[in-house]
Amino acid sequence: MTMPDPVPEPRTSRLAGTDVETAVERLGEAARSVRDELTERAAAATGTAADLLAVTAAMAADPALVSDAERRIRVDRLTPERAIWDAARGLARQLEKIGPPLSERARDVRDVRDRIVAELIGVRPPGVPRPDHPFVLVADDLAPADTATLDPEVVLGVVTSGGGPTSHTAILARALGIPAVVAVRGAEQIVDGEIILLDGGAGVVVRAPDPATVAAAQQREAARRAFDGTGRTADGTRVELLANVADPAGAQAATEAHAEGVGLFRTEFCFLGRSAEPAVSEQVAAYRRVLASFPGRKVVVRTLDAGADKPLPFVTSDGEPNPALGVRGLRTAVRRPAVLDRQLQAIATAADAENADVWVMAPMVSTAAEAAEFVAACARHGLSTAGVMIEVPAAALRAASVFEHAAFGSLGTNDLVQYTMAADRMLGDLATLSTPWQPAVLDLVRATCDGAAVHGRPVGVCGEAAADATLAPVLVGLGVRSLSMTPRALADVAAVLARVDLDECRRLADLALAVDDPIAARSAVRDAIRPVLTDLGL
Ligand SMILES: C=C(OP(=O)(O)O)C(=O)O
Ligand SMILES: [Mg+2]
Repeated sequence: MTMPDPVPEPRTSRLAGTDVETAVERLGEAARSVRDELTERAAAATGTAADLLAVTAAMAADPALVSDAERRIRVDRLTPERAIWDAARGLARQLEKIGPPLSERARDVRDVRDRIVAELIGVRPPGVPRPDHPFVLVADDLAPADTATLDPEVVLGVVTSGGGPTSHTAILARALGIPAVVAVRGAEQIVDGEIILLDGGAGVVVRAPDPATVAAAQQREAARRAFDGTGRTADGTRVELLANVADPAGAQAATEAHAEGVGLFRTEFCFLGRSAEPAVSEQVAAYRRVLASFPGRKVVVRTLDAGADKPLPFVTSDGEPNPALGVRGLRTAVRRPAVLDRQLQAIATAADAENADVWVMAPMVSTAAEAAEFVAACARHGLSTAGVMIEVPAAALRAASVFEHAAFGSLGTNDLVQYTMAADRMLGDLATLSTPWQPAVLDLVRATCDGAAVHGRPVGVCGEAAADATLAPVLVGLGVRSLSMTPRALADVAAVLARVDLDECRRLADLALAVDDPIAARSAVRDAIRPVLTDLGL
């Protein structure tokens, strides 16, 4: 199914006097029906989705909005759809003037407005469609908040024409276990009801597939390998294979896939769309729900990575000219140190209450001083295993200094690629630049591992690169000893690693670094392990 078109702005036309009361009644009915539908959906949802829906339902029931629209029908004799449009505009502007956190509600006001107008004029409501059968969702792109509300039981896959492979739409969908293929040329031509074949692993979408293609895909799916829960190379070198999770549902998908633990818990996804900082008690509850799935196992909790395409109004500010280079991740703690402090307190409390082996790391660390400050902040809360994400080239280049302080490092290759290549990770058009196969990026992976080795610190990868089964042995050859990925990728990565020994991994890394071109690097590695890949059908 495709995402509906935006709801059109209604024309300003005047009612005949006799139609006024009917119009008021129609408006009331439409508002009630929108409120009831959202309330019902909120009750059926959990976590972030439930919170987002409950906020919008409350807005639909808000008398300020509806009574202002009624007044406009009675006084200005506007049609109900135009009246609610104008009323919403007035309310949204007032909220925006007040500033955060209330200004954040302006988006909800517009969402409710669109839903009521859609109900009144009989078009599809905005947002993710809700047919009563499972479907593949096709969209230009999805907001993180829309993606967070996808139900994996109903949404079988996501295809977008926009976004890059490491955009948060793709990441969030995969964290929910939903196969996603993004930046698909021609996706906008797919129509409602059309049959498509989507292979998330291979990144392929086939329109009107013939029976033989469908049968082959079904066979591949049936032959999916299972991961036995311990990652290692052929000579027994341990490579921890972990999962990236965003919420308790993701934690369950991770345990079902036998992940050894969690290499990246993206805490900001627990609170997307929220304008106010969640209370410590709420944070503790959210973190405990994830930690509870991993008794005795490692869970790397990342502190809020707010900013750029993941705005959290209680720590980020709108209007930066260049948000990816702005105040995001750990940088938000300079202006709002108490938010980080309360999060660390919540993580420490959750860690005490559960039995997971909790590690904590900060996103967007650029300097050794930042690493030192973060580690000290963690220590004040008794969090002794404190590390950093390496996703800014400066931190990779000065890794030996950073790892004087950080107990471990986790390479965020999505951002590391973006900042190394100066290529926005959201732009599918820059796909040739935006790949972790870029030798410059691999140089920085090596520099990070070498710097960490000076202090005996472990380095992992938690960006999407970790899910690339061909790249995995190269990363291991460069010195990486844990890979954290979407649970669906674990089996393929484990299978490849089990077939190559550490020396071979080192040779593959040298091969990849010997050329200047990412496609040539990938081909060289694939050629070198061709029999393994062919055997595994990769
Ligand atoms: C893992 C990463 O973090 P995020 O994708 O959430 O920015 C990364 O940048 O690679
Ligand atoms: Mg990142």
